[in-house]
Amino acid sequence: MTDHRIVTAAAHLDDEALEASIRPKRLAEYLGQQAVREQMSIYIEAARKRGGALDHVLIFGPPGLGKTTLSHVIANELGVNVRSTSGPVLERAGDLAALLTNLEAHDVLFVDEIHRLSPVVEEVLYPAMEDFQIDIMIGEGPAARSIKLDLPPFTLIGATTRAGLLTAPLRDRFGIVQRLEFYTPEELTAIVRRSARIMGIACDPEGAQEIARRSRGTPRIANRLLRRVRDYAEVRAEGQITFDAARAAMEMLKVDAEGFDDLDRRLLHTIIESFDGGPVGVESLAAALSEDRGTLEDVVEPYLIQQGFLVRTARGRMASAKAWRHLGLTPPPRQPMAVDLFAGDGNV
Ligand SMILES: Nc1ncnc2c1ncn2[C@@H]1O[C@H](COP(=O)(O)OP(=O)(O)OP(=O)(O)O)[C@@H](O)[C@H]1O
Ligand SMILES: [Mg+2]
Repeated sequence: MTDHRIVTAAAHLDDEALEASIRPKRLAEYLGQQAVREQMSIYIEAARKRGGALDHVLIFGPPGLGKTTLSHVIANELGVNVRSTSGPVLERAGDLAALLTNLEAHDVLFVDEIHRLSPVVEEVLYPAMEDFQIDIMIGEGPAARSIKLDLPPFTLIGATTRAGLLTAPLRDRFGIVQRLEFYTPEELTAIVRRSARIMGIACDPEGAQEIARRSRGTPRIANRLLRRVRDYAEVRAEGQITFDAARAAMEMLKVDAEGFDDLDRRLLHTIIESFDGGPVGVESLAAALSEDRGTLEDVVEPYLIQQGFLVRTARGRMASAKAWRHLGLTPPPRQPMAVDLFAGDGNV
């Protein structure tokens, strides 16, 4: 049921060809994430000057914030090839060995969803990352022996929405760790205007701002809302995305002033009405909403938590006073303190 959410940060609703045309290719086009951009530009330049491979990079953050995009930007800036794969796709050690042995010096190997690597594949990765070597088994049974193969120096870029699920030995092998943050409305406005320009859509600054404000800090959602608002504007507003057109389109899409859709509101309503405001365990919440627990944790909750509508405590989720008010309800007089006991566990 989450599949139809316009504000979902998941990628499956997107038009791939269009996505490719608006996806930034260089660091200068990668808007926002200033600290990450500054650091990466220094590391990239240093690697280029040394004539070596960039250190391995781990990028983590909620869906749609630009992890895949940044990986490709890094490879472009380094002027090297990028090979892409993902944790669940690499089933056997040999799958990874085949990829690694085909790399050229300084290439980037991009592993998406790196928290989902199987333990046997991860074992192969350790010496590959550390010493640019792999051990491969030749033959079977008593005659089997392992031989070491040298690899060209390469850069592994791992991306994950769940840094907390990475094993310690794997995490320790990344020299550079970057956490992507939700974007500010100003940064998203710039992203919407850039995308509109590339797509050849007339978009007023106020129209762009209105789309940005409702995009949950997420470029993927901003670009998707832009496309839907464009449709609306073409039919109802002579193709011009103005403030009014943007607002009317959002109303039609049932995306509210906070960028919440029905599922967000249902989640907050459920905690408040069925569980007296919480705390409620994520499993009970998922069951009450008929939603998948992983979707709630990865896609729905991070933004609600970051914006202070939802609080994660040791005993479960609670709706904050802000959530009650957003739904037009009066918060109970004694709201327990809004402390996120899990803050800082990296499990975003
Ligand atoms: N910094 C940015 N500046 C401009 N556009 C961006 C930026 N980051 C992401 N985008 C846009 O948002 C879209 C989604 O980004 P991307 O696919 O890289 O997210 P992701 O973090 O890899 O998501 P997932 O967790 O689902 O894999 C991209 O296609 C791109 O157009
Ligand atoms: Mg991605």
